[in-house]
Amino acid sequence: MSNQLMVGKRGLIMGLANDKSIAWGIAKACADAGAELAFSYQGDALKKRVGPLAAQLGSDIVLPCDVGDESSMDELFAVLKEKWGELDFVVHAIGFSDKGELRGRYVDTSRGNFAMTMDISVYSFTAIMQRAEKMMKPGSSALTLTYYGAEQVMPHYNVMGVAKAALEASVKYLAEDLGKDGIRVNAISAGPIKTLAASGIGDFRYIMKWNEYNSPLRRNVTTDDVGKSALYLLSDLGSGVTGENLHVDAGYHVVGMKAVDAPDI
Ligand SMILES: NC(=O)c1ccc[n+]([C@@H]2O[C@H](COP(=O)([O-])OP(=O)(O)OC[C@H]3O[C@@H](n4cnc5c(N)ncnc54)[C@H](O)[C@@H]3O)[C@@H](O)[C@H]2O)c1
Ligand SMILES: Cc1c(CN(C)C(=O)CCc2cnc3c(c2)CCC(=O)N3)oc2ccccc12
Repeated sequence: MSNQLMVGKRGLIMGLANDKSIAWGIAKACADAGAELAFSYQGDALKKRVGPLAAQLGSDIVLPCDVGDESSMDELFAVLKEKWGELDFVVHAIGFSDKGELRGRYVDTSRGNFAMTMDISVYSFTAIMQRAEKMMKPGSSALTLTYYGAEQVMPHYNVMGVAKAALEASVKYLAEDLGKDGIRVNAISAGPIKTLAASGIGDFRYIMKWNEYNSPLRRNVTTDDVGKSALYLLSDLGSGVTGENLHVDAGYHVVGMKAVDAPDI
């Protein structure tokens, strides 16, 4: 379903790993709406996957970036500055923690993993915006991805929940700082999706099943569901929206307690 919402707009997609990534759903939606895209990836291992995906969407700007490395981010934006000059939107679809601490108890979180998780999953969005704002004009926008585990305890999400809570707060402060220059900053809180970042998580299948059973739409969301909502927030359709956290979770977050579907009498 093509549209013209992003014609003439250039955007950077950060966090594409493969065609299951949330970043892929967002990239497809933006390309389908006419956007010109650049991609960043982490580590050589991903380059051979990300390159062909980018080419599928007509992009040949595929650049390395480790958001834990300041010079890596400087280099990424220097290349984009030289190639494009200006940037209309940026998508930050990056989060990471030691998976050994995404099981068991939050109270057992190590200082080292806490710091690393906050650096990669939270501070990196602020660091990216420091560089992106220099290339952005009024009407530009930024989007990051969060999860309901920031708001309510979700078993074993642990330090990632604390990180996402910080990320959601940072979206509001970034929105205030950058709103003066007409730059909007928002988050999408996506329901659980089977991506690389979800693999290796114990009982993820159970989490997906639970969400399917307990969400108002009685289904899990897809990267395409997230892509369509991202297109709204990144395009002029979202011109009056900033500092927002849009739940794309089949409505799961609104349910406190559900009636047990009454058996047929
Ligand atoms: N999958 C879900 O259930 C779900 C739900 C809500 C929110 N999210 C969030 O969505 C975002 C995208 O995750 P995904 O589920 O698409 O998984 P994914 O594994 O496809 O994407 C995560 C990306 O983060 C990148 N990354 C990790 N450390 C990095 C670093 N130091 N520098 C640069 N990139 C780095 C990885 O390379 C990968 O491309 C994450 O922020 C995640 O927390 C995921
Ligand atoms: C949902 C859900 C997710 C998906 N999600 C919302 C996420 O934000 C992914 C978080 C994540 C961050 N770092 C890593 C991993 C996942 C696994 C692989 C790895 O090495 N590190 O992760 C969970 C972990 C525990 C419980 C639920 C979930």
